[in-house]
Amino acid sequence: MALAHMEFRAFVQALKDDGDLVEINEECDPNLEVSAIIRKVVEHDERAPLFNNLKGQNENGLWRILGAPNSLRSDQRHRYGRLARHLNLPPTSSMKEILDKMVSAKTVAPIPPKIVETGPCKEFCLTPDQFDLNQLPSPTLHQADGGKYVQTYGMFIVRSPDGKWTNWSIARAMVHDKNHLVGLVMPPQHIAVIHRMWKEQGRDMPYALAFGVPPAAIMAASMPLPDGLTEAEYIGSMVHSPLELVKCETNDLFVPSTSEIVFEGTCSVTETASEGPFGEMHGYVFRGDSHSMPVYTVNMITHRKDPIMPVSACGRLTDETHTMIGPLAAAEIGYILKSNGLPINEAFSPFESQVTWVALQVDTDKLRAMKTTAEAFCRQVGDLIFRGKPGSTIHRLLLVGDDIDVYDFKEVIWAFTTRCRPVMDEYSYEDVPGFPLIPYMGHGNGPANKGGKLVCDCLLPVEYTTGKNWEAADFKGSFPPELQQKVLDRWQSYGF
Ligand SMILES: O=C(O)/C=C/c1c(F)c(F)c(F)c(F)c1F
Repeated sequence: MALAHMEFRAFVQALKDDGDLVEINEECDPNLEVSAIIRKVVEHDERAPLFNNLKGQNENGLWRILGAPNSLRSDQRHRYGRLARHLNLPPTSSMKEILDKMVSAKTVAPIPPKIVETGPCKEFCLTPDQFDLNQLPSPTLHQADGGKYVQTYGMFIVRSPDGKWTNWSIARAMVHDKNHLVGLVMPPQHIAVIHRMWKEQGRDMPYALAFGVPPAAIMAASMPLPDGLTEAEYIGSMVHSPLELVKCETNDLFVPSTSEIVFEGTCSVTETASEGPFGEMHGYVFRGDSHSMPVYTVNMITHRKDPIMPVSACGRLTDETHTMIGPLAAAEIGYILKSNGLPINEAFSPFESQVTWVALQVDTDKLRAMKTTAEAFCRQVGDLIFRGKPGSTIHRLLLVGDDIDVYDFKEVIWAFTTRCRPVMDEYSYEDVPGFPLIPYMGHGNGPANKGGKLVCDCLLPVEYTTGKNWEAADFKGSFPPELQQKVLDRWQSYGF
């Protein structure tokens, strides 16, 4: 068996070996019971549930479900262990080490994927007369959802009509009927950009939807990488080995050869159906919140024996939409700012902001050397980020000083509440694309798709000119180091 980051089944084994898996062998109902268990798991950072026995499973085990594939562990020393296992990093890795690994591929030569003749994903092959998506264990994730969201952690593979750009991404989709899905295709997502290219040619868009792909691939697929970049090469360079891909049966797209399950077909550029409502990443299901979205025809299902369908039952903290979308957007945002010569050390999206904020740690020595003003600097940051795709889901950028650890929300919120004067130190953006899924946007007072963004300057004026002129009134900031050490050494003998 391959390594965990290169084969989903090896990843599940790695979770088991880590004691991070609960195998549930009693029959569970994919209609809400499975998701209720997953929700309780992710709201308490519990071990990942593997449902081996589901109502509707067929004679070849199609399919089992792994819930909470990339959520958090309760043991603080291994908090991001599941994310680390996606990337072949030690389970004790910090979020910084995980995000640095994701960005590392940008500066090494891409390693093209390796095409193989066949693979485990081809063990079984079903034509439409041999399956019914409503009979298979397609899960209903929230009682108010508009359908069975079978696709929450699979990877869509689509390619531009000229064949030059293959895009891998996660985009949700629900069962429409026995062999059709309807999925959210929303600009500025690349799947929407490529769908429009096919629409302009009046041709339905071929797609593949691969479930249980190499974990490193699903991480890259969740990162807002530049237009035109082919994820397969990016992943190759990230893990320093070529991904093995195999050709689909019914179109010319390629899927990871060890995928657990593959749906193949075409996405209509004319036919739409009602999609949603859905319990979304900000924690709400709005009744009646459905929209016309493209219909996907499933022309074939191929799969491994007893295949495992990964499911992200998203909503309130903390699930894959928080551990992946926010932090990976932050990583891309940090990379863009550094590449443009701005003095940014770190970038992170705090879970407590429901990943709508990104906190940016500024190198204030370099900032002072810029001899800039707060307004000029904040506008420079906002213009670079809020007018680009990687910032599309982020509505607040917080600029904080070198003394603030952006991965620690207690630090971030202390700086925000004490150093950023409301209104005067905030720079608004009303003329940029907004993220309609945030409730104050899609269900708020203003336009759903435009504006509502701020750059919040949490740097005090002295940090732009002569540097910090304060000491933190806390243990580390207000006592000589030798006294701190004496207190730490004697802590137990004091009686604590
Ligand atoms: O369905 C959900 O809960 C989230 C959908 C979603 C997303 F997570 C993103 F990161 C996007 F950029 C986006 F456009 C989306 F529509």
